[in-house]
Amino acid sequence: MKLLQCEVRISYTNFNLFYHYVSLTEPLIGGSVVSMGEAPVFVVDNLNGNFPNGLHLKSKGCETAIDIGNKTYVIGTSTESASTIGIQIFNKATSEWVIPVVLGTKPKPSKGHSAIVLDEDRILVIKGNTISDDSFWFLEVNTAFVREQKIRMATEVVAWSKGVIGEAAKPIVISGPSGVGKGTLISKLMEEFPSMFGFSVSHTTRAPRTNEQNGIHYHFTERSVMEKDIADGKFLEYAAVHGNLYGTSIEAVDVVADKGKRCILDIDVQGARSVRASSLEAIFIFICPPSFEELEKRLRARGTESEEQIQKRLRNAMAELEQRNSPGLFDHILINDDLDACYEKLKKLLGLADDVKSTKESVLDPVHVPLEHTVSKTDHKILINCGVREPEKPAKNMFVLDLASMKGGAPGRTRGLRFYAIDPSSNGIGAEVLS
Ligand SMILES: Nc1ncnc2c1ncn2[C@@H]1O[C@H](COP(=O)(O)OP(=O)(O)OP(=O)(O)O)[C@@H](O)[C@H]1O
Ligand SMILES: Nc1nc2c(ncn2[C@@H]2O[C@H](COP(=O)(O)O)[C@@H](O)[C@H]2O)c(=O)[nH]1
Repeated sequence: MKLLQCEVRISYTNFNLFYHYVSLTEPLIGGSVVSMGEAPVFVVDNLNGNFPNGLHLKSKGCETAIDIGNKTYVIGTSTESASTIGIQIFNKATSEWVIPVVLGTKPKPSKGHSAIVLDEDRILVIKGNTISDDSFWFLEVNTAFVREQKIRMATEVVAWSKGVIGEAAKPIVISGPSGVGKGTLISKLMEEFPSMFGFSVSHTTRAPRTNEQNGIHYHFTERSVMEKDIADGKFLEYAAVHGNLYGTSIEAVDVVADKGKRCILDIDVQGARSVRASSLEAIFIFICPPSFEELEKRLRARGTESEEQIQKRLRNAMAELEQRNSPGLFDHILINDDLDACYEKLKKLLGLADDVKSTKESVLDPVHVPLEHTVSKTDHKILINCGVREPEKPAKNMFVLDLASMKGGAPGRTRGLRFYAIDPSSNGIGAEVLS
């Protein structure tokens, strides 16, 4: 077993790091583990001459510095009033500081955090003094998504992805021509399983219909605003549909995952294709009308579109229907003839038997991760030591964060984490699961 255990205290004077290794059987791969004992004060004013373009970085909060390749990622809350944990990058090759574009939902600051390199692509940040469902965050610095965004934006980019403990079920993408009944089926699912599913509220530039509420059915937005947000990398996918812009923001998906619910996306085929190409692992379902005539009948009966819009939507439906058998795009095709029959089939393929009225797929007891902790890494396991165990007390002070089944990542959550307490007196990490 490759057990790496170390502790790094940071003394930030002239950017000198003082590393104190408690025990180290193998050098860390370009990384550092930071103890939470004393919140380090990081003063980078002393880095004379490293501020091109007059850039001066001032930091006095709790920060950690992590090396990957020739870059040092400084992760931390630079001011007390900061609403999220900030990122600064020091490029050792050019001796320059860079403030990267930071994508994804950013973690709110806690009183302190530890950080450890997982591989060349990501850093695990553990927020101290938090409950475990807000403790684990991944800072992606070179994943496929981040590399893509770096090219697209021609600048330095990093992305946050929140860690989710447990086997959160995959999001569901529902696609199909306008008027086929996607919204109707989704409403039925949300009504029957309100605590299991959450709807990804899309952005659109189309005008609201009379019964539609902003923030519930859509985020209705101006084209220029949406285009800027797209350029800023805030969208998981977007497409021009029937003459308007529609898109799923990363936040829309994250908001649902944060509630512990399974996300449902109602998007067109172009959007489904983009999500398929992204790192969001989902189930893709195409809803098909029993006939083209029936589709037209439903669109007209809904009475929400002008004749011109109906014609446009029907033309686009032809193309969408042709793509339903596109190799590798949809996992399931459902024909929505009789609504109730189709709904039953949908439930069946989602593994929802008649008697399931579940509230949550897996409820794990949240654990308090204290401010004071040290972390070490062995293979896929992160050992979190939360202090000295008191005799006579079955204190759970050693925890394992198991990343072996980790899935997903930015844009979106990193799912499939296992988190459990271990008894250090037993024979080896993870030998005895206490919770
Ligand atoms: N199986 C069905 N049989 C008859 N009518 C249906 C059926 N399913 C849905 N409808 C009706 O068809 C109309 C269109 O349905 P819905 O609005 O759910 O379609 P949609 O696919 O979400 O459309 P859009 O993509 O434009 O949002 C609605 O009036 C709905 O009540
Ligand atoms: N690519 C995306 N398509 C979306 C999104 N939200 C909705 N849609 C699709 O647009 C059409 C028209 O919807 P309507 O509400 O104007 O009738 C429909 O097929 C939806 O599936 C999105 O975020 N991205």
